[in-house]
Amino acid sequence: MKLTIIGTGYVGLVTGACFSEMGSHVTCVDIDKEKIDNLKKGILPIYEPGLESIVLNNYKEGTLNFTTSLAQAAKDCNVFFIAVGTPPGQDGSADLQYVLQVARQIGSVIEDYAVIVDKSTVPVGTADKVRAQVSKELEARGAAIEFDVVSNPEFLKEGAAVNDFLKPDRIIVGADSHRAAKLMRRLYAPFSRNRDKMLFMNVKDAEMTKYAANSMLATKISFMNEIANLCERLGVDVENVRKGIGSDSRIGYSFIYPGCGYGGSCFPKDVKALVKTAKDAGFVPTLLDAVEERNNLQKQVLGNKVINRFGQDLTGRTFGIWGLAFKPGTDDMREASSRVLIKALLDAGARVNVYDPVAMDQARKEIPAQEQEKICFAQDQYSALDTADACILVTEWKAFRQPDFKKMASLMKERVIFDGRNQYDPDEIKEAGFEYHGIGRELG
Ligand SMILES: NC(=O)C1=CN([C@@H]2O[C@H](COP(=O)(O)OP(=O)(O)OC[C@H]3O[C@@H](n4cnc5c(N)ncnc54)[C@H](O)[C@@H]3O)[C@@H](O)[C@H]2O)C=CC1
Ligand SMILES: O=C(O)[C@H]1O[C@H](OP(=O)(O)OP(=O)(O)OC[C@H]2O[C@@H](n3ccc(=O)[nH]c3=O)[C@H](O)[C@@H]2O)[C@H](O)[C@@H](O)[C@@H]1O
Repeated sequence: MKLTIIGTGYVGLVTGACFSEMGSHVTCVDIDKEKIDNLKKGILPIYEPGLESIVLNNYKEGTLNFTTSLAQAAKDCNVFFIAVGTPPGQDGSADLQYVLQVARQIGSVIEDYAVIVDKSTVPVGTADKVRAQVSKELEARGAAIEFDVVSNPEFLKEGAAVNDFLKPDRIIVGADSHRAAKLMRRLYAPFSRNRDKMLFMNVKDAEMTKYAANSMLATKISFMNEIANLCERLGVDVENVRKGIGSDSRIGYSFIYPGCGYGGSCFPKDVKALVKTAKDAGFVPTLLDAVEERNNLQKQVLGNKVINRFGQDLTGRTFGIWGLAFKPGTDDMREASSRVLIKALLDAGARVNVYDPVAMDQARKEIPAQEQEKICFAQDQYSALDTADACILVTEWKAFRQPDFKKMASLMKERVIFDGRNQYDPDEIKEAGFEYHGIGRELG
């Protein structure tokens, strides 16, 4: 099948690459010329395990192409995926300007029946808005072309995007027409043996399913962070509590890891957008408001712990930060907890050394220049600890899991570890001669 994917970011590129890998002929479109030029040279805009080889092979085979011209991609194509960003607007709602702009562009180029697939995360009712924009363009052209708008939200996780896309738990398709549903069934057949992973529903149900899924996962995390903070005050180790509740199959182990808050481009923005949708509908989303508030507070926990330990004024102190990305396996720093921690430490007068296995370039682009003056971008994880008063683990990369404590001790001014992801065994850390501070486990 021939597909056009509009927006070549995390979702668009992974979607395009994986469909081409499964036998479709895909053209990825983006307005960012540099991104497209680089992709043609084999340079990928993101770090995502397994993606590079799929992109390079399929580009070489001619089954995956890149262009800035939607008109060129649209020739003989009748499936269009919209995979552009839906960032939070000032009031928290999803900003639909890019989605609706693409809808107009699609309306201006289609020549025959088309299925327009919303892959971007969009609020309930967006497909109707997309339909209206396409219709308006077609009317302006005087073209009587039939089309359907389908909702097909994406559930991939950064750092595991290719695997998630190739082996999805489920494929949600919201389609209000039989014709569009049939086409989507055919398109996804290679990803869903016996098609048992495909769930068909109406468009609005599918749009809501995406927000409900992300909000549920964010709720699990905020719930666990709340429990962790309480455990800390009661002299309880939250890690035992986590294992104790996770073993109940009704609860499960996933997404109940306490930490220094959830980040990334999606949970924060999608919870905000659902809150706004609820309020617009005259409904007070008590739980979702609390999920967001807990997360904002949780991002401050590490900074507060450092200040409790070293005092309000951190002038003359240096802290080594391990991990900048919002989670391991990605160089994405959007809404990362590291950003909140770095600012808090700098505001209190400290200097910080930072190290991340893959997000260093991204950090140089994203951290404001005035903050960078007081930041040392270290060559490796150990040089980040040179004369440091403490090591603060923010992102649980594998490389940080079993550090060389002797080497750390020889480099650091004080032997203190703040473990923002409860990666370490406190007893082992203490045996190595370090003071340990975790999340929800400040044991005596
Ligand atoms: N990043 C993730 O892990 C996931 C993201 N999503 C959702 O997917 C959507 C896209 O997210 P990302 O891929 O992370 O965004 P992104 O920011 O990485 O990529 C969006 C791309 O769209 C391009 N673009 C904007 N306007 C365009 C236009 N008129 N024509 C062509 N290209 C255009 C931009 O230049 C950019 O390259 C969002 O709604 C997001 O919530 C859903 C699941 C996972
Ligand atoms: O809509 C999206 O964009 C995506 O959002 C999340 O994926 P992602 O943001 O890539 O990463 P996650 O692995 O979900 O982690 C999000 C954040 O939660 C934190 N987290 C996760 C799990 C946990 O138990 N505790 C916890 O603090 C992570 O450290 C990270 O900061 C969802 O997991 C995907 O299914 C969804 O498609």
